[in-house]
Amino acid sequence: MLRLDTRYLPGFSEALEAHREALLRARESLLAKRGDKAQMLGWMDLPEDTETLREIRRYREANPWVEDFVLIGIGGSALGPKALEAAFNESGVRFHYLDHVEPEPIKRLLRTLDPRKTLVNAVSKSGSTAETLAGLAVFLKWLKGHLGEDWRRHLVVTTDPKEGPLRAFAEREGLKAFPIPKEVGGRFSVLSPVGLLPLAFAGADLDALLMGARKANETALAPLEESLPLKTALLLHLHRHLPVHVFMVYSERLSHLPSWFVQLHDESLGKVNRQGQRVGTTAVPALGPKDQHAQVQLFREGPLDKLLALVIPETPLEDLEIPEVEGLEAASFLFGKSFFQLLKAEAEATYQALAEGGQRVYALYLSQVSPYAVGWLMQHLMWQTAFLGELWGVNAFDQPGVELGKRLTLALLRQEG
Ligand SMILES: O=P(O)(O)OC[C@H]1O[C@H](O)[C@H](O)[C@@H](O)[C@@H]1O
Repeated sequence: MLRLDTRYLPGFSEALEAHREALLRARESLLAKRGDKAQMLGWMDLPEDTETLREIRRYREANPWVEDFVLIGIGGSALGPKALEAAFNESGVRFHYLDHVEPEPIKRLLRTLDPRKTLVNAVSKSGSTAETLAGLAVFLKWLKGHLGEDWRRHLVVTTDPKEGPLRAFAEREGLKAFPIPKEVGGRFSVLSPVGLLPLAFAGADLDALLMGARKANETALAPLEESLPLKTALLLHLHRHLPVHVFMVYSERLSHLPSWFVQLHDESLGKVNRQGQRVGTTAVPALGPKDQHAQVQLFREGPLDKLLALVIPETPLEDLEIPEVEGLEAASFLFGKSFFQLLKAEAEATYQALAEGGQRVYALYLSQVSPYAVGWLMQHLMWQTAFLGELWGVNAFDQPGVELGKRLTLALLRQEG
């Protein structure tokens, strides 16, 4: 269950009414593009794709020997799986992410892994990302060196169904390869094999995850009053003059979720719009309660240039009591209370303190940090982003601004010979 709370933003219901037409128009124009594959709206249909899920499960069952799972991918090819696996790993399979190009940690990882128990998953929508191909090359050499002909069983690819260098390589070598549908972009791909394959190895409840995402689809299409993503899109739209959007999550298990959201929000919406203006707000990741001891001072008394979203779980899956300690009477207010009570009290207190400090803040309550609720939340945020793309007059599904950096990197490498 996902619930929006706007208690500190009076006048929101009136604003919703005042923007009714604009919001419904934004939704209509988004949905009108749905049939056209080039519009990259395939993420809307991923929660319904039970066929791919079955194939992933078969593959997982055929490979019970995996103890270490190395995901080589970056950006949208790593952030989603990382966020969900960290929260819902039930299997004990150890996950390692090669979403960087720093040599020392790569060498350290290679020293610790047993190739016979390691599955490498190279993930890239384009199949041509430099960081990913560099990592793949190193792991390929390592697998071949240790396993000889058996290396193929230890490498699985997730990429475009037809195009790109990684697809061509998988075909040439006869590797197992899962498709990322053409009409699904990287930062919207967490519910494709990009996320589902690693999560199957993590033993996460994929049915519940997809069921939650289907619920988000339902609310996206619901009448305005019940359309959670239209409502949160409006909150961001109303505050678009504030340059910073803090996304603060009160869950250690979801500690990687803010980074996933940052890419989704910033890369989708930070653009030159159809009128030639630069638009977008800067998403800042934050984690409660850790950031109460790092960023909240600024949030509370620094510039009033932010819209803050707090994601707060309402119930724990399991709780833990804080036992009494003799001689530590200073902490007696904690004794007999539970960790979840403490977490909840801190979240609620911060919510109130930020509002009283004059910041614009709302909460998204998650019934529980469960695959169902988090699947709902992530798909909800994708809808929110897509609606904002319509409201701000940008294509939320491209990223022209990252191309120049890639070209310059290649030019530098070529110069160095
Ligand atoms: O999945 P890939 O094609 O390897 O792309 C990985 C990432 O790199 C690109 O530079 C894009 O800016 C990101 O949107 C993308 O998620």
